[in-house]
Amino acid sequence: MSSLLAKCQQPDGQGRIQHVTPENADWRFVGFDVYRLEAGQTLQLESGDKELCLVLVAGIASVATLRAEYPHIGKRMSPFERTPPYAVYVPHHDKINVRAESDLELAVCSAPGKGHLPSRLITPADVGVERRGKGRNQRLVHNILPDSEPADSLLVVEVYTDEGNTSSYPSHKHDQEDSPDETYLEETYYHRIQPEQGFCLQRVYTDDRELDECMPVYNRDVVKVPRGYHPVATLAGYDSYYLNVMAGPVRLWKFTWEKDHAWINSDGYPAR
Ligand SMILES: O=C(O)C[C@@H](O)[C@H](O)C(=O)CO
Repeated sequence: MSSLLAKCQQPDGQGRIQHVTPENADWRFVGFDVYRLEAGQTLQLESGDKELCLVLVAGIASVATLRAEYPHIGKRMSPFERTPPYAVYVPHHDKINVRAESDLELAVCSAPGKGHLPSRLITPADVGVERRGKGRNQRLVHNILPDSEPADSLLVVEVYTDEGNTSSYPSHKHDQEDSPDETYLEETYYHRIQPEQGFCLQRVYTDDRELDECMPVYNRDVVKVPRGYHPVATLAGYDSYYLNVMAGPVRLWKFTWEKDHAWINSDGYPAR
């Protein structure tokens, strides 16, 4: 199995089913955890030297930080309701208490924190909704924490791809540290599939094919993208949702299309 694929685990004592750290991913910036809590369960977290973005993938929760309370937030009970989520931004050196008010699927996105931002609630109304692409490359995007909103390192976005379509496509990459045209951003994909026995395919590859992996991705798996292109393709009968976390030394999403496939963005597609 590819080292870029983190299979969904049985919940540990805290309800954690995914645990990606800079150490176990062998990179520098992005961390990503997912917890599944039953109604009434609580979870205590400390941000340490990271900033966090808690995304309520599904369910209702009350969240408290050292200086703020966000009681009874959340609305959608499944990401496939396709409404933007509630999220909470938490700066470094904070403490968080989460109480699940219903069954809860909570993503904890993390990256180096350094600033002086207060914690804040991100409501569905704060989330930018965007439709991208055409033909079989259409997708729905929820910009939860884009580079136009304040944070130290984190970028967070969720994407819907209907059955038989592609997304994160035409292939693009963001792995250059010094380029003015492209930024270095590590990225995680937390995949959900509906119906949940399905799968999608994700390829991660570089121009020289030094890295070239194509993975079958099942419900609640994570794909790590340390570099290279990273398109996703869905199969008939199965819709896809994924939550992306990106971070790097510069908090800017600038990417380069793979030349061979950039025409998918042009008037030449769809060609009938
Ligand atoms: O537009 C999409 O299909 C989503 C991607 O841009 C995804 O968020 C990503 O790859 C970010 O680099």
